[in-house]
Amino acid sequence: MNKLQKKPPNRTELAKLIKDVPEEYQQHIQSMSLKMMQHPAYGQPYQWSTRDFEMGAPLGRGKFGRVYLARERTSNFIVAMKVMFKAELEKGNVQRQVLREIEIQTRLKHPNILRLLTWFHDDSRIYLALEIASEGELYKHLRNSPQRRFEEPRAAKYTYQVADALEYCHLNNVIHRDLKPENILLTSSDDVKLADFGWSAHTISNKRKTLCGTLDYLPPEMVDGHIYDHSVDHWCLGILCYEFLVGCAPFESNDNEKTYEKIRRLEVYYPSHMSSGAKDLISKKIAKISDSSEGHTEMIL
Ligand SMILES: Nc1ncnc2c1ncn2[C@@H]1O[C@H](COP(=O)(O)OP(=O)(O)OP(=O)(O)O)[C@@H](O)[C@H]1O
Repeated sequence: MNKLQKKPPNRTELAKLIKDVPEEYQQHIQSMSLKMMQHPAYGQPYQWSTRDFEMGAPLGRGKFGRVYLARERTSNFIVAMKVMFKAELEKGNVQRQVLREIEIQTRLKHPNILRLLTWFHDDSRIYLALEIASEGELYKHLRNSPQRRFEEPRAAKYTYQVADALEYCHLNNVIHRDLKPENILLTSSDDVKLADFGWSAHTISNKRKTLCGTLDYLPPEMVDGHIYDHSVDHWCLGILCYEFLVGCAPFESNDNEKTYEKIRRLEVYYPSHMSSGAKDLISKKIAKISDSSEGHTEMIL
């Protein structure tokens, strides 16, 4: 029997799904939704495999993954398929990181967090079917902007969306720990999607002590090896907002020692073009974590 005839579509559910879709797209979305609802995977366990997808053009590559445009054959739904070789993951000793990324990203459902729609593997590869963010890395857009920075309304919109995504993560006991423009993707509707949860962590005790993240984005508590909690993401949000508005991170320097020193001394230069509102927000975020979250900096490794 044709698998499309297996289940009758639920018309009420379908009407609900398309109710906010602009009129010009309604027919297209309705026909795609119908196909999705009739798919054997809809609402029940299903073993996805490469047979379900037609692979297309490459979208980019990272240290361990190559990402391709892919089309789900039954519904025509487009995804970004990240393909990783198991042998490469083993060689790089990052299997745990990938598993953490899969586990955490499957659970998180927020409009500004990149959805991991499904994943599967074969003998040699792991496949992650990710929501598509067709404008790619936010970093690229920042670098291509005049003076390599965003105008304040644009910076404010992105900062707000990232803050909303982080609040959701924290409410779900997840710390991202590696926030930077390279780990944020942009959609065709100019909305940001927080990605790359490889360094993120579940916070059971609410206090972590692993040194991770990018040097320019390290808060003083991590530089000094103190225990920290989700306030590390607040710090990084301040650095991110600064980079959006200035074009570089506040503690950037050619020499790692100098960067560490600037971070310890909280030496931030605010250019004159920055509004007082932005300065106020950033200075509240780039503050000693001990000032904003009681007592965590007292615990030394
Ligand atoms: N969901 C997506 N939609 C569109 N493009 C994507 C998507 N995910 C990744 N890409 C593109 O593929 C590139 C590689 O992504 P990938 O997640 O493998 O690596 P990364 O996390 O950026 O790098 P690294 O492995 O070094 O951390 C990205 O820089 C981006 O341009």
